[in-house]
Parts: sequence; C-alpha cells; structure tokens
Amino acid sequence: MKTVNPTSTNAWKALEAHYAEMKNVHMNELFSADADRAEKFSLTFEDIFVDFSKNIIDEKTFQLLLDLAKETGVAEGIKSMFAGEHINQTEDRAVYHVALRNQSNAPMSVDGEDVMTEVNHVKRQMKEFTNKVVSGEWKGYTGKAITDVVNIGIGGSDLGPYMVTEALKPYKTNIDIHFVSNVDGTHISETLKGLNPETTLFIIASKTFTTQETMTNANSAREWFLNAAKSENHIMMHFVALSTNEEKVREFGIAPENMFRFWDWVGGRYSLWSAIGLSIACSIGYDNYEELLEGAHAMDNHFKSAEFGENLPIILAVLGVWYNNFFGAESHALLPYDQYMHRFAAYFQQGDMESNGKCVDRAGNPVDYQTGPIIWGEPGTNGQHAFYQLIHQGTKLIPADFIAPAVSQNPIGDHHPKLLSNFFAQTEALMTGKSEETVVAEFKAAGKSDEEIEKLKTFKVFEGNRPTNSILFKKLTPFTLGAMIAMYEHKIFVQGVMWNIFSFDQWGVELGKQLANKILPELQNDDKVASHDSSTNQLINKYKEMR
Ligand SMILES: O=P(O)(O)OC[C@H]1O[C@@H](O)[C@@H](O)[C@@H](O)[C@@H]1O
Repeated sequence: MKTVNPTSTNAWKALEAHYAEMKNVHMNELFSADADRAEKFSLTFEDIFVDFSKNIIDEKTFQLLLDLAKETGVAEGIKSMFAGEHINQTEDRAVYHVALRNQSNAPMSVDGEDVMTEVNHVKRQMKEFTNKVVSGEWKGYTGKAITDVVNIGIGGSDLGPYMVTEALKPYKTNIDIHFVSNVDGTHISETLKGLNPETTLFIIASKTFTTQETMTNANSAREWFLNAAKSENHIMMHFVALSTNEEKVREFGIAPENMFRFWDWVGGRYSLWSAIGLSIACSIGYDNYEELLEGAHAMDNHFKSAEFGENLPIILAVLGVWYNNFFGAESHALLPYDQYMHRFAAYFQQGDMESNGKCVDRAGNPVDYQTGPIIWGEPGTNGQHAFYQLIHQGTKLIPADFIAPAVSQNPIGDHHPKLLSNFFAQTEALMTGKSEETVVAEFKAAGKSDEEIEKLKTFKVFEGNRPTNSILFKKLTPFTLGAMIAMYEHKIFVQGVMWNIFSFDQWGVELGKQLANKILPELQNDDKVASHDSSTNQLINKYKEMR
C-alpha cells in the first residue's frame, strides 16, 4: 500500500480552506437552503437506511472529503485487502477476514494459495459441532446433554462473540452462553456458580493460546471441572479450543479433533467470523451464524464495488475524518437505540481504538495530525439521562451515530414508539438547538418576569449544530447485524488508510503485558521492592502491606 501523508494532498489543503468557510455554518441554514438535502445525503443498503444529512457538510465538503479518500489511496487499499496482500506490514500478514465470510466461495488467496478450502473445512467442523451440541447429541461425561457453554477468551476472542450473542438473543437456542474474560477471579467464580460440570462445555478462545488472562481462566475452569469429573479422560467432552496455535492447544490437553483452527491473517478484533464465532453458532444456531456471515459478505461486496459517494463505509469514514481532523473532535459516540445492542460500543472500542490508535505513519515517522478517535457510547435512552447533557451543551464536539431498528423484537405496549421518538427527537434537537428568542418566548408564555428571564435565559439556549448520523434498519436480524458490523469494520479500515497508519497491528498492548510479567513474581513474596520508579515501588509495597 502506498504511503501518502494526508496533509500533503490537494484535497487536504482544499479542505483546510473550506473548513474556514464551514466552521461557522449552522446546519439549520444548510437545510433551509436545500429542500432535497435529506434525500441527497441518505443511502439505503438492504434493510439499512443511513441518513447522514445532519452533518456540517455541503456538496463541496462531501466532494472534497471523497477526493481526500481518493488521493490517500483508499481504492488501492481496498484492492490490496481483497487481494490478500500483506497489508499488515509490521507483522507481515495479510488481512483477510473478508475471506471468512466469502459466501460466494469465489477463490481467495493469500501468498498464492486459495484459502477457501480450509475456511470451508473449519466451517463444516463448526456446523457439525454446533448441531451436535444444540441437538443434545454431544454428551458430557455422565451422558447428559450440554446445557451451558462458557467461552473463555479476551479482547477479540471475547468482545465480538459477546456483543453478537447479546444482540441476537431473540434467536437463541436451548444452550445458555456465558463469557469469561477478566483475569479477576470474580469473573470465572461468579460464572461457574450455578453451573453443572456434567452439562457445561468450555470453549477456550485464543488466537495465540498464550494470553495470560485466558490461560489462567482456562486452567481454573479445568480444575473446577476435574474436581467433579475426576478423570482427565473426560476433558475431551467438555473442552474445545479455537486457536491458530496447535502446539499450545495440545499442551493444554485439548484433543486435535476438538480444535477449531484459524489463521494468522485473521486479526483478533476481526475474528468473530472465524472459528472464534463458535460460541455465536452454539448460541443462535449454525444457520443463523451463516446469516450473519451473509450480511457481512453483502456489505463486503458493497464496499468493494460502490462508488465512493455511495459507499457506506467510505462515507462514514470521511465524515469521521472531517470532524477528527478539521473540527478537532476527539471522540465519536455510538448510540444504539436497541437494548440488545448494549455491547455494540464496547465492541467497537476495541475495533476502532486498537486499530487506529497509532501515532506513527506507514513510513515509520511520527504523524503530525490526529488519528483514531475515542469511541464510546451506551444504549439510548439510558445515555440521555447520563451524558447527553455534555453532547447538547458541553464545550466538546461529539459526532454521534444513532442506530435503531424500526421493528422491535419485543413489541409490548408503546415502548418502541417511545424509544424511537427519543431517537428522532435527540437527533433533531442536537441539530436545530434552541435559540435565545425561543427560550425568551417560552418564558414569557409561562408568565416569567423580565428579571427572571434575563437571569436564566442563557442556560436554556442550545446552540445545536451537533452532527449525527442516523442508521435506521428494519429489524435486528443476523443478516443486518452482520452487515452493520462489516460496515463499521470497513469504516475503520478506510480511516486507517486515510491517516496513513497500519490498522491491523496492536503493538500498544504489549508494554503493559511485559511489565506485568516482570511484576508478578515480585508479588509472590513479602520483600519490599525497590526496582521501579518511586510511585510504582510505593504502590507495590502498599499492596503487600494491605493484603
Ligand atoms: O486471542 P488472543 O491471542 O488470546 O488475544 C486476545 C487479545 O489480546 C490483546 O492483547 C490484543 O492483542 C487483542 O487484539 C487480542 O484480541
């Protein structure tokens, strides 16, 4: 992939000049000036409708942003990814999660070798396993069917499956699914309470099979199981592994036939489409898991082929760049108005921040512009009663995506219209705001004195002009969820290309791990430590005193 400093492009320079014109423009004016604006800045993909008209852009902005995507090599980047090139250069790996959901089965190769045979082989293995577990054919060591599956993994080996199984709960099979990620003993202890070793199956999910948290939890699970089952021969009925590391899986005592493989070209945070999705398949059934892949595949095809101006991931990406690099926005909120999507923001915190939280460009030089934003969010309407105050009236610009289904999976009473009325009202309020004149008029109508009005009016004014994307979809089906996840994945990729950074490594997570490995043995005795800085020494010694 070519290395282009985005700030050196013509589009960037033009955008800087254009920003000076746009920074004081209010979206209200843009809407008044153009009756077709909403329609012009909206797109439909399958059951997903995206209205991005409530952004501080005009047609020129949009064009310049797309030009920036062109000049920074987004088209070439997309080609390189789909061609299986080693675009993860610092690890010398391809980035090929798109092959995992290549439902068309057209050949896709890495280093000259078609990967589809292996991909399909593992999928068949997943299907067989899932069907056996769900149907009750897979028996535990006392001959009973499995009732509970515990996925033990962290980061990419946890967040995706957890988010998806929560989002697709209405499709749940008879299997109850649990997730253990934190090395805090509380997580596994609380999860195992109430579970029966005879009917519990553990999925040990780890790309490397060396991650401290996962291996610690896996060993504790093994101990808990053996405490009841007694014989190690029973492990094979209750432990399976999802990994790229066959040797470590064998060392742990999991039989090769109970290992579901994936490959180094699957990034951890892009791995729910691989064997890492086994907990999803057990939770929603294999056919629904395939539907999830279908949705992602449909989005892949859209991403690969749609013109930039009609390409959802590209549009979301360039809008993000506009706020991040020109308006100085530091964060981006994901606000699903769907309780089932309560882990969506948490999932894309890893997806986005681990991918684009980088300060060195693809040539190895420090960047002198902003890269990945802080991603955060909570489901509506909870967020409204917590942090929306700051979005409406704070000093920070927070672009936000509002995401909601038109059809609720739980259509009781008037809950859903109420939920959606909040979605529509919030995006409207964030854009239109409330002028001083309106505030004064309201006060007057309520019979307030001039003195009171003077004292209070500024507090009640809403500037508005807060940008939002509205993503409205018909229903949260596996297909639609798959498409939306892929949409955001590709958005992140496009932004990484535009910022000229490597989105598929994560060196930033290593230093803390290394230091923790050094500190751990120091915690295993009562000696005072003096090998660190004075604050770290003090903390460790305090801990030793307090424990
Ligand atoms: O799947 P394993 O290898 O256990 O890794 C789990 C997670 O580890 C973290 O340190 C990151 O590198 C993540 O990208 C990864 O998903």
